[in-house]
Amino acid sequence: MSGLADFQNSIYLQGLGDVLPPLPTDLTRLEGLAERSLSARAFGYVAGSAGTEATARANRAAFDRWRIVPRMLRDVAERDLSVTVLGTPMPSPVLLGPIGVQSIFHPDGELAVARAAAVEGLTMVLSTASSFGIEEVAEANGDGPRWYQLYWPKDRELAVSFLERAKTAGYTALVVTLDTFTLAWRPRDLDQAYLPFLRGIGVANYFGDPVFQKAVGGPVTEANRDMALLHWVANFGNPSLTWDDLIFLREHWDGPIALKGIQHPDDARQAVDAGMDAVIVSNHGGRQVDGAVASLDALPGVVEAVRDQATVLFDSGIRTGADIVKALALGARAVLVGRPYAYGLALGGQAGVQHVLRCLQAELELTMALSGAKRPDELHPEVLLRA
Ligand SMILES: Cc1cc2nc3c(=O)[nH]c(=O)nc-3n(C[C@H](O)[C@H](O)[C@H](O)COP(=O)(O)O)c2cc1C
Ligand SMILES: O=C(O)C(=O)c1ccccc1
Repeated sequence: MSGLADFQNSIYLQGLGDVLPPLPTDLTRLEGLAERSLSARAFGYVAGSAGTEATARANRAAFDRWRIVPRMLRDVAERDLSVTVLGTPMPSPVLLGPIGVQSIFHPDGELAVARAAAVEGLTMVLSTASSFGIEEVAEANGDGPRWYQLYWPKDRELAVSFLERAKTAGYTALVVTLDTFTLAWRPRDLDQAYLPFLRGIGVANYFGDPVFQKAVGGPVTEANRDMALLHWVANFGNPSLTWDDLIFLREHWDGPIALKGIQHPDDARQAVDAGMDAVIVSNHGGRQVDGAVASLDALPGVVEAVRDQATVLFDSGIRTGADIVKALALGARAVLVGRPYAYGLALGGQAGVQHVLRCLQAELELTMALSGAKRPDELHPEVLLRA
């Protein structure tokens, strides 16, 4: 037993004393609860996706088209969910994906998430657009494993500064998000004229950066704040980047690099050719291209293209342990959780995030065992059937 499923037993045992879990254990129920506790703007920001949200729905529908085929009598008494990804040992193949502006969900934002991740021993991927700074979050994360997600700004000197700060603060792998050099058409935010950054949320890493400050003529104060925000808007993303620019990243980051937002097999091959260590199959939770392919449907093609030349990770639509089993069976080495932990944060701060992480891992372990798998590497496409 790896002990992850013990979480289930502990909940049942609490029932002896009439104690109930703090939040629902079916994590798909958290969105509805978060809607009641968050402001309309914050809820629209996290729950919303691009356009008609067809891709967000497709992400979920794709999981439903695969079904697990349970196997019997395979001695699954000793289970071990641990994996090592890009040099980071993990108790289970679950990471906390990068989510920006977390203080709109809870005042402790990324600090609470960093503490929750550290307690669970799971890897946190910190967004460039975090509400707390790279260094502050690292401190809250302590000895916990952490990776840094880069939004690659136009100003190269600023990019280098981010990378150096992340390295110094103990982030061991770099995730470069390619699918969001500009925010997409997001009606929920547009209808509420809501962009957290323009309210000064999610810009901590920029405003606190010496290179950024130099560009806006000194530390950001009331006097130059609007100018600083406009500089942020102008610098956030760079639509003219090409595959050749990855050489620049290699020069300035000596650890492993994962490209996030890959959906096409040819892009995956180009990532391998560029010497990247990993690709993250993701469509940003349907938040970027409405009408885009479901991320799970893109996964097998990328796995086939990459073979064993790079690590393949997955996100977009993970809500349950069974979803994780499906993504692993289709070839992902590990998955990134997105909205579910943001809802946990909104509903219960650090404890809410821990609840989400424990539920996911416990359900993953139980589902694997009941399907005849002791370890993640025992999951293969043959575990699944098309519905
Ligand atoms: C509120 C919110 C903010 C996000 N911010 C970032 C970010 O700063 N950087 C990034 O690479 N991805 C960001 N993402 C995308 C997630 O990393 C992930 O790809 C996505 O949430 C997966 O979809 P799911 O939440 O539906 O599972 C964000 C997603 C949400 C919901
Ligand atoms: O909202 C997002 O999906 C996102 O990735 C983002 C982009 C810029 C700042 C914060 C979050």
